[in-house]
Order: sequence, then C-alpha cells, then structure tokens
Amino acid sequence: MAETVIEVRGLRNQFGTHVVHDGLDLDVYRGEVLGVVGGSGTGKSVLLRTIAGLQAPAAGEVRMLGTDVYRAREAELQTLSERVGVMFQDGALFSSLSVVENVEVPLRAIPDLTAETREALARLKISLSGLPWNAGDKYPAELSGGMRKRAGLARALALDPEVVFLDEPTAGLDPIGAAAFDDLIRSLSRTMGLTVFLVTHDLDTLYATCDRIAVLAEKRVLVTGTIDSMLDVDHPWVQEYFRGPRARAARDAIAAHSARE
Ligand SMILES: Nc1ncnc2c1ncn2[C@@H]1O[C@H](COP(=O)(O)OP(=O)(O)OP(=O)(O)O)[C@@H](O)[C@H]1O
Repeated sequence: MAETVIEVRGLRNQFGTHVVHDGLDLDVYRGEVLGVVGGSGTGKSVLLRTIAGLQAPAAGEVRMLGTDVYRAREAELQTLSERVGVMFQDGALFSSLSVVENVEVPLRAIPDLTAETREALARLKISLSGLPWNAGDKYPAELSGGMRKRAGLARALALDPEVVFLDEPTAGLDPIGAAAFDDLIRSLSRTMGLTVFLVTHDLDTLYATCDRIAVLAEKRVLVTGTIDSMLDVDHPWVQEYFRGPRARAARDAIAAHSARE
C-alpha cells in the first residue's frame, strides 16, 4: 500500500463567521497526482494554503511527510519546507529579480553552495520546466503568462521537492499551452516520483494528469476516487461537473490521445 504523505484530520477553516471547512479529512499518497475540485468558493485554495503551512486552520491536524505542520518546532519546519514546493496561480515571482535569481531564492537555504553551483542548479530547473535557455536572464514582466507559470514551477522544483502544490496551473493558458503544461506535470510526476496536489477547474488537466480526484463540497472532502468513479457519485454538483458536456469533451480528447500513443 502506498505511503501516506499528507494526512489531514478534522480540519476547520473559518473567516469571521464564514465557515469554509468543517471536519475535513484527506489523505494524499506518495507519487500520486491528486486533483482537487469543487465549486467556486468551496475552499480549494484555502485548503492548499493550510496544508502547505501558509495559513493556520481554526482546528484540526495537518501532517505532511511525518511532520505536524502546525505543532512542529522551527527546525523541523525548515527541513519540511525544503521537501515541499508551491506554485501559485500567477507564478508569484519577485518582479525585481530575473528568472534565474527567482529560482535561486529557495536554493539560498542550502549552506555551502557556491554562487556558480546555485546558478547552474537554477538553470537546470528552468530548462526542466520547459523554458527556453535564455529565459533565465529575463525579468517576470518580460515573460508571457505561460512562461511565468513555468518559471514559478521551476522555483517550486528548485530543491528537488517530494511534494508539489500547484494552484490552477493552466488557468489563463491557451489550449496548446495548457496541454503542454499537463504533459509536463505528468512527466515530472512519473520521472521524479513527485507527489502533486493540484487545484484546478480544468477538466482537460484532470483527465490528462490526475491519478485521483478529491471533491470539495459541503465544507469537507465529499468524495475521493479515480476520475471514472466520479461518474457514479450521486451528488448534484459532481453529476453536473463530471457528466456535463465539457467533461464529455475532455474524456473524448483523452481517449483519442491514448489511441494515438
Ligand atoms: N484571507 C481570507 N479572508 C477572508 N476570507 C477568505 C480569505 N481567504 C479565502 N477566503 C474565503 O474563503 C472561501 C474559499 O476561498 P478559496 O479561494 O479557497 O475558494 P476556491 O474554492 O479556491 O475558489 P475558486 O474556485 O473561485 O478559486 C471564499 O469564500 C473566500 O472569500
């Protein structure tokens, strides 16, 4: 049985009187790509931030790679942060730094790394993320939205993490750019054994990349399972989402893609 790398129990998140999550449980297994879906405002991004240690919950427990994210000591959290990468929607790059300098930021946590080695490692991650060789010397404002996302991914991968969080990685990309990003996520997960926690609305991405889906509804994880098993879930939002015309088109597209391979 696959190792559990993220364990969430009894999670509660609330802003004032607005309860976003209540009694939420979730397990994520090593090496899988988990797609987190749910209607707008169901708390997908809040869940990502809470698990990644960026936003303390009102109650509940989050364990990642064996560490209790909200009760561990500082040194343990530092070690954990080096095993985890986060890519935000717009890449969240520092605008005053070049791409290579952005990717170098997490590498600064490694003691005794020379400037040359740090730069070489950063450029390696930039090319792994599918950016052209000269993109490293550009500034975020000089890049397209898709390139900024790839640069954000390069930074998330800088420390060879075991777990990567991706928030809407294909939002705003044209269909060809989005499909290329899907392929990249899939191949990183396969070649590096990465565990991927992926928040998305993009059905094509779900079909192309995810081993398992977690549906957020009613303030908790309503159901988890393979994407095909979602067709049998008796819940109005799940039915509408996975049985709608967009899902059908995404299913047909992935079937045609598999037939070509
Ligand atoms: N810092 C905050 N302060 C107050 N309310 C917040 C905060 N962050 C999130 N919320 C609220 O929590 C709810 C969940 O937000 P979240 O961004 O996680 O939703 P989501 O499922 O990712 O939505 P979408 O699919 O539209 O991106 C929303 O109602 C949002 O307004």
